[in-house]
Amino acid sequence: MILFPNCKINLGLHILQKRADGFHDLETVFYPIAIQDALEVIHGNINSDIQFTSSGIHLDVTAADNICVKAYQLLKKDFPNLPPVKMHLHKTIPSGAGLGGGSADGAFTLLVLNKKFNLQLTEQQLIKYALQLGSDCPFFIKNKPCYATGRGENLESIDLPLSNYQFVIVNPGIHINTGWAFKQLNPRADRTSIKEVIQQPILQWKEVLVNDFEVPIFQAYPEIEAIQRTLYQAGAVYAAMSGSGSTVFGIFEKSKTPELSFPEHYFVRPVS
Ligand SMILES: C[C@@](CO)(OP(=O)(O)O)[C@H](O)COP(=O)(O)OP(=O)(O)OC[C@H]1O[C@@H](n2ccc(N)nc2=O)[C@H](O)[C@@H]1O
Ligand SMILES: Nc1ncnc2c1ncn2[C@@H]1O[C@H](COP(=O)(O)OP(=O)(O)O)[C@@H](O)[C@H]1O
Repeated sequence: MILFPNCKINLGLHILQKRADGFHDLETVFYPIAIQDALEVIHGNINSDIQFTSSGIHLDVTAADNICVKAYQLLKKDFPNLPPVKMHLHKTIPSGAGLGGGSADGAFTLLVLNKKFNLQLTEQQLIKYALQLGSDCPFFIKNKPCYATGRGENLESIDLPLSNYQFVIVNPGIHINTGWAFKQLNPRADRTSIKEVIQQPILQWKEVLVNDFEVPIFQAYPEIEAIQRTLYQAGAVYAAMSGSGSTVFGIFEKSKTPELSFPEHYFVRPVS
């Protein structure tokens, strides 16, 4: 069975408060983006639970620490009869990029194992397992535009009128550590909710829709802020950083193809 885990962007991101468990409560709108890894799962060898290989973009983790392996082991604890598998991941989504690519791989592993081995887990049960893998993982179980709260596990589908727009995704190859990024913030819970803000016309988002990570990350990495400037100069109706960075996306009218020039090593993808 082969699946294609996609990535996400955050349309607005408020960090509301630090919690007793060390995580932060946040609110955001998750929006799926069609840049994909490829994940194949087939029956494995009875001598080992899981054989994992990967190709494509090199990751800074061993096979044992890959989130796909962790997802298999998480289910194996509760389903001891889960058959052995061989898993191959081809990685094209930039990692540590605010695109949730690793989280998508983890969530899709849960989905594929549930389907292939008929575990009969419901969406809510899968979301609970996904949250044990990472805060961004539950979204990928739904994988539709969602307003999210908590750590990202309370998910409400929303309609966004974006069919006349295209996205350009730009990653400068800077790896941001999410835990470090959270430590740079001063949480605030006293603002108009993103759920309300996102209902305003897209042409107003530039003034009202904020990602809290932009201030500290733009300060530490001016080249990331420069991407946002370039996207606005090229005619973006909205441009912002996704998650804790370093990816910046621009939203453009579909009828206007933007002319963009970035350094050669940047990852630049138009997505409609
Ligand atoms: C900021 C967001 C916004 O969508 O995305 P990314 O930029 O990572 O894609 C997410 O909340 C990131 O989720 P994820 O990348 O899964 O983070 P996790 O593995 O759960 O946590 C990594 C570390 O970030 C901090 N963390 C994460 C989520 C959260 N709600 N509060 C936190 O304080 C914790 O220090 C934690 O140890
Ligand atoms: N399959 C995977 N793909 C990407 N990163 C992974 C994977 N498995 C584990 N990781 C770890 O997760 C970290 C960041 O994950 P990722 O979701 O790509 O970043 P972000 O949350 O910033 O979008 C990586 O630096 C890596 O150490």
